[in-house]
Amino acid sequence: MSRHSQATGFDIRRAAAQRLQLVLTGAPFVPFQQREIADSRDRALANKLVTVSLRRHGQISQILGSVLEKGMPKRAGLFEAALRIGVAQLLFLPEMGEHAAIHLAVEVIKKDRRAGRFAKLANAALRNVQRGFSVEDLDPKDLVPTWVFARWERHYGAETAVEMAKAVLEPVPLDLTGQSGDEQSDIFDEMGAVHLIGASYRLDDRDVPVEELPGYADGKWWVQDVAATLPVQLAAVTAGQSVLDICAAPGGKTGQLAANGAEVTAVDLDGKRLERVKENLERLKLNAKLVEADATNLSAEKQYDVVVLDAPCSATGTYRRHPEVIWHRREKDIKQRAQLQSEMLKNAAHLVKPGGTLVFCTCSLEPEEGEKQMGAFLQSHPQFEVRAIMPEELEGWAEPVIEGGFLRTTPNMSLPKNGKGLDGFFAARLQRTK
Ligand SMILES: C[S@@+](CC[C@H](N)C(=O)[O-])C[C@H]1O[C@@H](n2cnc3c(N)ncnc32)[C@H](O)[C@@H]1O
Repeated sequence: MSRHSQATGFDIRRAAAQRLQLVLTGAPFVPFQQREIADSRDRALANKLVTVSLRRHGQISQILGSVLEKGMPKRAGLFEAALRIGVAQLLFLPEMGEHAAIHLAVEVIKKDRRAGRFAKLANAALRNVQRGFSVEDLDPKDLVPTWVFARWERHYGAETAVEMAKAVLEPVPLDLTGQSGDEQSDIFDEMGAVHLIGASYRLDDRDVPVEELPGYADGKWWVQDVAATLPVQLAAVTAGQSVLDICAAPGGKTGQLAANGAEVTAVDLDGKRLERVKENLERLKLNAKLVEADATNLSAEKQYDVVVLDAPCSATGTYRRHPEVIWHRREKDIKQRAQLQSEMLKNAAHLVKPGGTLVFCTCSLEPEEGEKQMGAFLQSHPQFEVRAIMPEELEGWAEPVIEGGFLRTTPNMSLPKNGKGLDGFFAARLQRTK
């Protein structure tokens, strides 16, 4: 696409289909940047077409399953992605014009070397969608994979599972964590962000890139979903305490810990991701010792007052921000990641001083990576006990405090004061008694 002139409707659909195709083959969705589509309105439109296609992925799959009698043609280039973009526009972005939705999707398919021979099929399928489907008839359960919905239904109940699935359709705001200080709230007021809880603020709308918001260059805040701030808030670290932050990159929790004045050692397996932690800390003018190491095999030479383990997980709690994540997962991933977390926990346990605190958290909605994981850990580690989380520590917010004294946020929750929606997170706070 031209980098300077305004793009045509065709260019935008083709770029959107190409980007969606990458995601369909397993890549994460990376929104278009200014260097790729220069005009901000064109760029916003292309990003919207892809994100709506991804948020409605399961519903669009159901629809295509019923209009393509012989199934999705194989080795058909951009066919599937362009068709999905067409359905997304037709049903979910009707203000952009139904005729254009069909015409442009068919044009993209016609001009694609491999997809071209299926242009008539695409035209017929889209006309059937136009005639036969309306948004109200679609099943919210289809917003997430069937196996995911079945698990949520079992664990959270049918009504909550539907609300959780529907959270994927909510707009995703920008959450910012501020460093302490009075002048902070002035900065957030200036950009129109509201206070959520602790040091977390929310900006619902913005028309400039993150880097151009007030206070970014001075390192006054960083981007972090409000749910991700809660585990460290609950660790209540004080100045001078020694803290080991395991699985630290890109460093949201490292920033919180260092901003509290703790002596932080941040560990991650991925050197490139640790580079990001370094850059973030430099901008924030905060310090931490960075260590590239495997959390299943950490040396226990030293013990810490507080150990935070934000373990790799299925990340099903982040599907509002990254709707493709949940479609890229397989049910067996949950067992595998739970196994890895259990090894990391075993290793982390040795690194907590007697009397010290261990915080374990994941951005997963699956009990194996939360409640069940903790149940098994406590059974095999009698030297640890739960230090129950209290609503008072969350400004009176009782909803995420669950049986066992753990924290569980789900994406459909509303925050106590301002703001609806947050990532799904699990956190447990344990104390080493001996
Ligand atoms: C959920 S992210 C951590 C987010 C981070 N704590 C934050 O607040 O910004 C999980 C991290 O675990 C790291 N990781 C995965 N396997 C690991 C291992 N075996 N040892 C150490 N780190 C690992 C990944 O590189 C990734 O950065």
